[in-house]
Amino acid sequence: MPSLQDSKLAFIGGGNMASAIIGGLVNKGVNKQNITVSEPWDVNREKLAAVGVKTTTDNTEAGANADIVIIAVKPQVTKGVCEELGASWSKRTTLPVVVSIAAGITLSSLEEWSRTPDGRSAHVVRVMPNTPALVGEGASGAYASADVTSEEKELVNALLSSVSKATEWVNKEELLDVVTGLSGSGPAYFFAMVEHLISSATALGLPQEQATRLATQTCLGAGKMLVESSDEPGQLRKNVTSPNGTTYAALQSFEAQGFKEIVDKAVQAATSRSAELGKN
Ligand SMILES: NC(=O)C1=CN([C@@H]2O[C@H](COP(=O)(O)OP(=O)(O)OC[C@H]3O[C@@H](n4cnc5c(N)ncnc54)[C@H](OP(=O)(O)O)[C@@H]3O)[C@@H](O)[C@H]2O)C=CC1
Ligand SMILES: O=C(O)[C@@H]1CCC=N1
Repeated sequence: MPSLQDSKLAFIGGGNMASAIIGGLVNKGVNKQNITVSEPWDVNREKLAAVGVKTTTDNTEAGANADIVIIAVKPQVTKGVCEELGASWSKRTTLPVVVSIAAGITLSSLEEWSRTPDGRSAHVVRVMPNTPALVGEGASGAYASADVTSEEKELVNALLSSVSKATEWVNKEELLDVVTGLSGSGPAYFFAMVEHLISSATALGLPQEQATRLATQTCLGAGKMLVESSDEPGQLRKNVTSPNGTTYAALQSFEAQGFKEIVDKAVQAATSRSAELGKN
C-alpha cells in the first residue's frame, strides 16, 4: 500500500466538500499531480484546475488507476456513480479503497453498488468530513467495513488527518449519522449564529463592517479557547458570565426561548435526515 504522498487520489464530484478537502490537501503539500477530480460542471472544473489538480468529466477515467477513490457526489447520485465505477474495474486486479463522504449512504449499499461484474467488492470506508478542511481545521468521523485492512485504515486516517484536527473513528455505523448532525453540518450552525449576531448588532446601530469583524473574531476566539483551554465549555461560559451582568441577561433570554431544546431538535433533525438519506 503506497503512503498518502505516493497514492493516486480520485475525487468523483468536485463540489463544495471535495474542493474543501482538495484545497486542504494541496495546502498541506500533497502532490497535486496525484489528484484527479471528475466533475461535470465546467465552472467547478476550472476552479479545481486553477488549484493545480487534474480534472476530467469521465468518472471511470479518474477512477481507473487510483489507489483511493473519494465519492463526493450528492447522496442521491451515489448509486449511479458507484455502479459506473464498479463496472469499469473488471480488469483491475487490485481494487482501490473507496471512501464515501455521502451523508447517510451505508457501507452495505456502497459495497453492493460498486461490485465488479465478476462479483468483487472494493474495501469501503464511510467518512463524514466538514468544510473547515479547507483551512486545515476540519473535524471528521469515520467508520470502516470489517474487511478494510489496518494499512488501508491508516491511509484513510492520514488523508483525513491532513485536513482535520479531529478525526474520530466511531464503533457503530449509525453513529456517523450523529457525527453528520454534529460536525458535518455543524459549521453551518456557527455561520448562521454569526449571521444573526451581525444583523442584531447592525440593527442596534453598529456599522455592518465593524459588526462583522467583531462577530467573526469572537467566533474564532471562542473556538480557539474551546480547543486550547483545559476548562470545559460550561466553565468557559461561566467565566464570561458576571452575576446579573450582561452575559447573564443574554443567556437568560436564550434559555427563556428553549435554547437547549432548539439545539437538541436541530441536531436530531440532521441526524434523522442522514439516516433517511441512506434508506432511499
Ligand atoms: N458540503 C458539506 O459541508 C458536506 C458535504 N458532505 C457530502 O458531500 C457530498 C457532496 O456535497 P457537496 O460538495 O456539498 O455537494 P456539491 O453539489 O457542491 O458537489 C457535488 C458535485 O458532484 C457533481 N456531480 C453530479 N453528478 C455527478 C456525477 N454523476 N459524477 C461526478 N460528479 C457529479 C455535481 O455537479 P453538478 O452541480 O453539475 O450536478 C457537483 O459539482 C454529499 O454527499 C454530502 O452529503 C459531507 C460533509 C460535509
Ligand atoms: O447538508 C448536507 O446534507 C451535507 C452533509 C453534511 C453537511 N452538508
